[in-house]
Amino acid sequence: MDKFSEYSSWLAALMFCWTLYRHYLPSKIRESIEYFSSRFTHKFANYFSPYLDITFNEYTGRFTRSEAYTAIQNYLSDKSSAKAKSMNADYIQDSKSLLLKLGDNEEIMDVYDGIQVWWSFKKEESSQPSFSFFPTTPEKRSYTLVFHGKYRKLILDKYLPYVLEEGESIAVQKRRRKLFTNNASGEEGMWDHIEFKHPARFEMLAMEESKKQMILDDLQWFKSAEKYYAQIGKPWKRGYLLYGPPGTGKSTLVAAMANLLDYDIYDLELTAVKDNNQLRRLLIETTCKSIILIEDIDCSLDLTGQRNKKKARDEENNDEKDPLKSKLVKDKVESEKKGSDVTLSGLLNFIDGIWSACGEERIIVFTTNYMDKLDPALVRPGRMDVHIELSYCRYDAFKVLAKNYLKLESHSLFQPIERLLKETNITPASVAENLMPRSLKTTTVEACLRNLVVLLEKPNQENKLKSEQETMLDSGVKSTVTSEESSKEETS
Ligand SMILES: Nc1ncnc2c1ncn2[C@@H]1O[C@H](COP(=O)(O)OP(=O)(O)OP(=O)(O)O)[C@@H](O)[C@H]1O
Ligand SMILES: [Mg+2]
Repeated sequence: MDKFSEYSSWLAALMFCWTLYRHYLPSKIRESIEYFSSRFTHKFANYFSPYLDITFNEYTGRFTRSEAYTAIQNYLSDKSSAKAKSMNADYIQDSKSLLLKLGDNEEIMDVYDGIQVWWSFKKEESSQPSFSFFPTTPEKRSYTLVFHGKYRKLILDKYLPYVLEEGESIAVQKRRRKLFTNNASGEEGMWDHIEFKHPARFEMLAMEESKKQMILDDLQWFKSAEKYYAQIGKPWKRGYLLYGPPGTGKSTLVAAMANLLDYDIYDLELTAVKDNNQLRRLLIETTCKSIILIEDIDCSLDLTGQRNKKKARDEENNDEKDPLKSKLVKDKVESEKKGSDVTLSGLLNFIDGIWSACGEERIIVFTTNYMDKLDPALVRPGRMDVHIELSYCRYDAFKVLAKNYLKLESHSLFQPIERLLKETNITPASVAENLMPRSLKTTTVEACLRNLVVLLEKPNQENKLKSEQETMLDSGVKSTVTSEESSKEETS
């Protein structure tokens, strides 16, 4: 009984001290005591524990999200869906999929090479002040990996690289590619985007086989040429100039290139860019592994720059005597000014100036219908690495289209079509249009091909008719001339 009363008085004294500690000790001192005691107990426990842990924080700097954290998140997302009991789900707009994440303080076990490791997720309230000039993240998130110390080397050398690689490849599989365009306001968030879903593939492109193979080889070489570019001291980028009449497949080729390389496309509308400064900012905002496309470069801007402006000024001076003409020239210069102040030198800087090296693995593509309208500086050797002419549909290209559109490798009408395609300039777009069954009358393969033959014969017949008319006219003129001459002779 004595012992019991002794314990009770000790307990009462302890309770008294605890109440004093909780209620009367200043909170700052209390927090410090708790912090140091928890550190001590943690260290003490760690000293005897054979387990090690590694923590991966979401942010490595104020604004830089850790790539390792993202890769681990993707890796564990797959594992969590099978193993974890508590999960958080996020809807990912880009990939239109659910991202399952470990729940707060949830832990899952992973097995690698027969070894067990444990991953846990932790979320803490950020200690940063609520008011800040800089954007702050409200929570501090991290993943912690725990494993036995005797596997330290294996985990660091093999398991972690494996997790990061798996996580990255999951991200690539889930990634939806994007088609960006510069918004007209040109302000904050300079690029708008939608999902890029063009189905074009190289096999479907109607062009000479050798040319297609050359482009394929070039793109595949470029994708794997990181070291080569570093070795020769050039930024890892390549310029393509695609030229040819409308409807020959320039835009389709760009889509096929993006699909082949798995790149995003930045479709840059130059007329919506205010000036060279904005052009540079747009360039900085583009990501790696992308195609920057400027379509119809010949009509985008007055890219002969100062040269044309000087010409306009000269014209203006010459036409001062003619007020109407001088007003027209003035209006032209004014409207050009209003639209965009991007100059040729700004564009050349964009292609291969010092700023163009701010991203890696990028392809810049220009398309034009009129190669001869471009400024020589833009097409000089070395500026755009590859010049590709897309031209009218010949037999090689037709066979690709027939296979695509009609699932046809040979047909008795192929021979006349081959002969006609040698004589007629017709775009792949027109051929493709005629190979598509449009009505009940043209549902059969035969009908489609016959339609095409008629279309191809048309210009030939027209030409034949024209030349017949011309020869008739010629002979008519000649006969009148000879009759006039003979009548002259008669009168004389
Ligand atoms: N070489 C080609 N191979 C396969 N399809 C083609 C080819 N050329 C044109 N087409 C078909 O014609 C359509 C128009 O082609 P596309 O827009 O690529 O031509 P373009 O050269 O970019 O024309 P533009 O100069 O007017 O921009 C495409 O949707 C495609 O179906
Ligand atoms: Mg086009």
